[in-house]
Amino acid sequence: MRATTAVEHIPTLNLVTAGTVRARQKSGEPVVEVLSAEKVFANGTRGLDPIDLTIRDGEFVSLIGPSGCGKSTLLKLVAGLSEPTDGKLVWWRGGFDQVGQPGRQMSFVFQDPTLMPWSRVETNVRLPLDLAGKNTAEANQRVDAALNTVGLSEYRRHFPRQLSGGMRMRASIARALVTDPNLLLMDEPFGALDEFTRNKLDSDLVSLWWGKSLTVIFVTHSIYEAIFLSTRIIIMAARPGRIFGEMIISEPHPRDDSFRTSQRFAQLCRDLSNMLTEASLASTG
Ligand SMILES: Nc1ncnc2c1ncn2[C@@H]1O[C@H](COP(=O)(O)OP(=O)(O)OP(=O)(O)O)[C@@H](O)[C@H]1O
Repeated sequence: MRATTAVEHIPTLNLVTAGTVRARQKSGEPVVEVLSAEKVFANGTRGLDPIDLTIRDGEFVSLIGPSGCGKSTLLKLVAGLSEPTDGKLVWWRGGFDQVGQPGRQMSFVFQDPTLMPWSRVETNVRLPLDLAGKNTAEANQRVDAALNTVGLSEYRRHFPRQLSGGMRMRASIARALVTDPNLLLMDEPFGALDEFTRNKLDSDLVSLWWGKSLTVIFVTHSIYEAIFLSTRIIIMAARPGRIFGEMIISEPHPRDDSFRTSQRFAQLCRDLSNMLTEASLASTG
């Protein structure tokens, strides 16, 4: 039997319509502190020069920079998937054991949705809860809520092959949300999607962040995406990977399509583009 692919249908995140859901208070407390952390790989490659960076509660921080500047390496340090060669990281003012404590959940969304092809959407979304041994009643409620948030409730019995690329990414986001994270790490999650779908998911993500009191660290190559989403953009340079500069995007939230077409947006894109050109020159010089 041929699988149905729902390419035309792009559901909407059900979480926030401007003005209907109030954002929880964001404390501005440090969530992650990167303290002179550097990374030298086993083969001698210097992935990151010492990095100092504090991410505060409620921020949406994007990492952008030329290929090889260490964006993913930095994100992996924050995720605890890799350890710094020198320096250290602090999570919620403590060690990595703080992660997973109440109010201190962390989730990761990769560029590839990495869904299990043999399992239905709802089973994929439930996976982190199964691994954590959560009881079925609570797990069911959380899966329902996560699927509803990403607009996939009616596709819960579908297999990944029956979904469009954007919907697969929504399923991946639902799987990250099912543990009710406070810190969401995203490594170029929408890079493989067409521009229309990407814009839609960006709009939904910014609503999600705004409504759920999330702190987000987001890796991207897209100037437009970084400007649209972020409260702060970290610009990195390569060889070795390092922080080159930062830009604060103070445009108020929630942001919508009118921001994308505004003069202000165009100006911010030009400014970021100029900084990236400088970062690229510093990377090859
Ligand atoms: N496991 C590894 N072993 C050796 N070198 C590595 C390893 N992982 C990354 N590197 C190197 O560290 C540097 C930073 O890589 P990283 O993947 O973090 O960059 P990036 O900014 O995410 O790149 P891109 O934008 O192309 O995804 C690069 O020079 C890369 O080749």
